[in-house]
Amino acid sequence: MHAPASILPLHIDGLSFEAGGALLLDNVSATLRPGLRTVILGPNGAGKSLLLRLCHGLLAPTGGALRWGAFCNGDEERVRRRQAMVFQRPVLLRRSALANITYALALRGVRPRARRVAEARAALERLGLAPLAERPARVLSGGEQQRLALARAWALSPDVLFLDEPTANLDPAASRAVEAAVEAIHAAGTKIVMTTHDLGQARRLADEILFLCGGRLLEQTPAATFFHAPRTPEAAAFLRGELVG
Ligand SMILES: Nc1ncnc2c1ncn2[C@@H]1O[C@H](COP(=O)(O)OP(=O)(O)OP(=O)(O)O)[C@@H](O)[C@H]1O
Repeated sequence: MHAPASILPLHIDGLSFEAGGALLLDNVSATLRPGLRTVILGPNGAGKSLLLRLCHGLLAPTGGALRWGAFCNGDEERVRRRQAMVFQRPVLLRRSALANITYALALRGVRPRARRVAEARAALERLGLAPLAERPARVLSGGEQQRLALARAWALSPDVLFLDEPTANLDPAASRAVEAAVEAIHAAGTKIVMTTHDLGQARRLADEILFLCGGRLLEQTPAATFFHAPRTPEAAAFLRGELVG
């Protein structure tokens, strides 16, 4: 059996978002291709989270459009089901770690229950969480909760995973565990699109950088080039720590 064709690439065509009379995202165009880890950088308030939320369909743009890959044929349900998002603060249900994943699999129509449990246990195992399977998700540490959110997203085998500052609240050890999980998810074939304020993390994880400033996309640049020789003065100032939101 062939794997279903990816919903990628995602073409972002002149995307804008206006609220309260302010243009918060201004005519952003980019193509997000499979395989590359895309890291979105920029100062506070640049519009990084907004761009992720628009791409994931949590917000509707006030201008422009998203076009998913050729095989989507306007199938919005398929586009929705083949992507996942992990937030700075993980959104977990008041259930066990295991049940958080089996519930997500049930919503995706995975049957029977025994298959959901087996897949959920495998997902926990991949992230080193198997011993915590029966523990209520909400009593897990912040780092464990974030890994659980990643395990749940990964269990759904998305074509693309959006991550909004996934290590913002974590200590260095927990951050490294999350980075290792992101690497493993990437290696398994899911496209990574993430925001971070941690430039070291961006250097470790990124294949390409989207640099946003004041709601405008100033660069879409291979990571090695961006950190070595950014094209715009704003990006150069940002890398020197001089450009703050
Ligand atoms: N749904 C919304 N309605 C109105 N304004 C919004 C909405 N979401 C975000 N904003 C505003 O848009 C601007 C960009 O916000 P966004 O969260 O995308 O920035 P960011 O680049 O992720 O910043 P940070 O690095 O501080 O998280 C901010 O001024 C924010 O207050």
